[in-house]
Amino acid sequence: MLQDIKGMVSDIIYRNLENNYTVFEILCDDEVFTAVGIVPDIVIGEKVKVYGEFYVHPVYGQQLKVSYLEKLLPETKDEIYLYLSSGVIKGIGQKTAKKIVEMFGDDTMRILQEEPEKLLAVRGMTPEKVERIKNMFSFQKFLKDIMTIFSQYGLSQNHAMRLFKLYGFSALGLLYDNPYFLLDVFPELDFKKVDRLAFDLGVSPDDMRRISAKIVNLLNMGSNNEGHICLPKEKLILFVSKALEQDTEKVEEALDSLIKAKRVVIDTVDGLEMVFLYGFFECERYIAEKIASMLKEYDDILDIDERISEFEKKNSIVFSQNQKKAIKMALTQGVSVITGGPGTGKTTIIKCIIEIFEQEGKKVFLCAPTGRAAKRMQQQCEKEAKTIHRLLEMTVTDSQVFFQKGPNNPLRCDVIIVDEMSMVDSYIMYYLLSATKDTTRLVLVGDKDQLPSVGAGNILKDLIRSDVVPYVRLTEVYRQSEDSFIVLNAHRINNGEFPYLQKNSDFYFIQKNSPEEILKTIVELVTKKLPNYLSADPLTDIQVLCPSKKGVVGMYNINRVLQQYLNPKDGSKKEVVYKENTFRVGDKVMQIKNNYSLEFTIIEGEEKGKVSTGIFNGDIGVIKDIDRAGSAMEIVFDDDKLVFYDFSLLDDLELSYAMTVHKSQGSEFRCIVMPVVETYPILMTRNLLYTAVTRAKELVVLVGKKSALEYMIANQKEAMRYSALYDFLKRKLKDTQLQAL
Ligand SMILES: Nc1ncnc2c1ncn2[C@@H]1O[C@H](COP(=O)(O)OP(=O)(O)OP(=O)(O)O)[C@@H](O)[C@H]1O
Repeated sequence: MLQDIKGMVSDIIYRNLENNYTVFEILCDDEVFTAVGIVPDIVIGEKVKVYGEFYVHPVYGQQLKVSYLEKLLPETKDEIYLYLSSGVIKGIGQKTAKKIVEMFGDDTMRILQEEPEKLLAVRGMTPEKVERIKNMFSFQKFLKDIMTIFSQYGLSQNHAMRLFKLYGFSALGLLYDNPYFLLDVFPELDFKKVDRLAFDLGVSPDDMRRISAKIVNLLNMGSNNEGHICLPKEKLILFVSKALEQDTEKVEEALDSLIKAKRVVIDTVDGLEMVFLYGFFECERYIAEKIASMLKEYDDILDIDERISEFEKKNSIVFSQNQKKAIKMALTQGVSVITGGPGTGKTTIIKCIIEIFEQEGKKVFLCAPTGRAAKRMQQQCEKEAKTIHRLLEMTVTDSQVFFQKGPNNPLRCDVIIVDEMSMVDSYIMYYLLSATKDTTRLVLVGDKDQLPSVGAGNILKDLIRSDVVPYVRLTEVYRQSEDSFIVLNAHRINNGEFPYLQKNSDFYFIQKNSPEEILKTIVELVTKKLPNYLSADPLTDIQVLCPSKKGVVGMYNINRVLQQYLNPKDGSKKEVVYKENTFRVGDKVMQIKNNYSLEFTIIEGEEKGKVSTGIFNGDIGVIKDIDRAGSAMEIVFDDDKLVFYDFSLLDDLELSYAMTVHKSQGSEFRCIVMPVVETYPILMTRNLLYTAVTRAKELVVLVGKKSALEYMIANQKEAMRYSALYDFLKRKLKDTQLQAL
């Protein structure tokens, strides 16, 4: 239940200067309350009114979770003195505060707000200090005014403060002028909330700004939630027209104005008119152009066949014709794509390519889209591999990401090999290419049948589909021991065939019908049977993968239950409750959002002691300690990165005894266990199942209904992703051919 409390800030226990998350105490009628939340700058001694909800924290007891804090001005002489001497105004200490109160008495507050110039009569006051006083009151008034508006529409104080940081006092004017500008600044805001605010401010339903904002909002949502680069014009117009109850002509008019303002672009993709946000259009157009400019044949490496033979002899293998074709292609083409399922020889081919390039004295860089994929590539190729972000020397200033490497400071190498290309999105591909010289060879390796990238775009599939970039598809499977079914079954699933399910093999299925039975079986497997059977650590070696997040066998519930078994509550283990999650020392956790500025220290290996930044979506860690006073926990990510993880970031952290299949992309585990039940059809797809089983190195255990498994294998429907790269590439090739005529 929401409550409000009026009182004085009596202590500030913690404040995160980056995001204003604050833990503080409020004195109210001789009682002290602990309050937490994202609030404006406060100082001890200030009078405040806080709105929020009480909850009982298992360690810290009762706390008020603040959703809105209003600063109250002091009223009595004593209060004014306390307020002024608290340091709230820089440059005014106890002495000056006393002199001010003595001079103006009960009229002090009015003088401060309305006639601050009169303060110059006080000894020690300067015009600069008077200016500061004016600014502080203006800010408080601004915050009060904007929060009066924001709180009515369910918009947060955090957004209000961020708005002030960006636009200062002009924010309110901008808001009155066009409330929809809020969506430009914070695309994550709910359109409906801003729309209601706009309506109350008198914006008419057919206002062009409203219709334009909805168009941009839909394009943003399409890319954030479903990975679309663009949306079909006709569908978009109909949707907006229906959602806002406006004529389609009006929507077209708004679209035209957005085009004129260079906020959106319309282009034809595969014969269909598509609407793009300008940034995404530029990304895909640039990728197509850059790739086209890199597409050339090189003949500088001689005796390729002999070199390949040498590698074969040294490694006691014989490459298939197709594999040789892939190697030759990578050595001679400016851009090439190698795709194939598990065990088809992608890594072996990469090794051969590196060896031959390096024999020629060429500098080769290896990279992959995630930390874990880069680590794996480095281990397998025995050569340094970096994440693409790190290769591009990412830096973060004021929460803005910059890449040191770019067109003016390109990557100085002859060859770049990118692994796990299926996870590369349009945005990062754009930056990688903009830092790549036209004369650098690019070898892109991945499995096109895996789930697509989390970010917008369909890069790997589009490159293949365009038929413009040379590519080889590896189909023959080599990693296949007599008694292993994992790779064999992965390929069977990918071909739409039912997997071989044999008892005592490394791929088995346990039939259970109800979600409750499935959950019980998974718990038994993960906590008892599999650790014994595999001599495995349930935390690091066994991973539960879930198609969905919700439900009895969804990721959230399995995590809660497995935590009770694998890391139960125990008086000696520190823990912190955050929303529905309890995080406890010893828990396995996952970062679920890229945080480019999060600092870590390497605690193992050659780079021990090195400090760097960036913990990414999908990185797994273990909680090592929880520091209540510091409102932070120590987490070791990827076995070697120690992070002091502030409580204010906990929205970005999840338990990871179970994770979604989407989040498991690019990782491998000794054993995976997956519930197979009826859920949303979009999550019961062949490529989701294929992605899940290809994560396992030693054992796959599927628990659930055969009918659900059959459904998944038959369901080839992949979530539709609108992108343009393949079409842009085809067009680029046509243009080049025409020019050559
Ligand atoms: N032509 C070949 N003849 C014999 N063995 C091969 C051949 N090509 C690859 N292999 C072997 O097959 C196994 C799988 O190859 P590799 O690891 O290169 O495949 P991959 O496509 O990278 O697999 P994954 O994607 O699962 O990592 C390796 O043990 C490798 O030595």
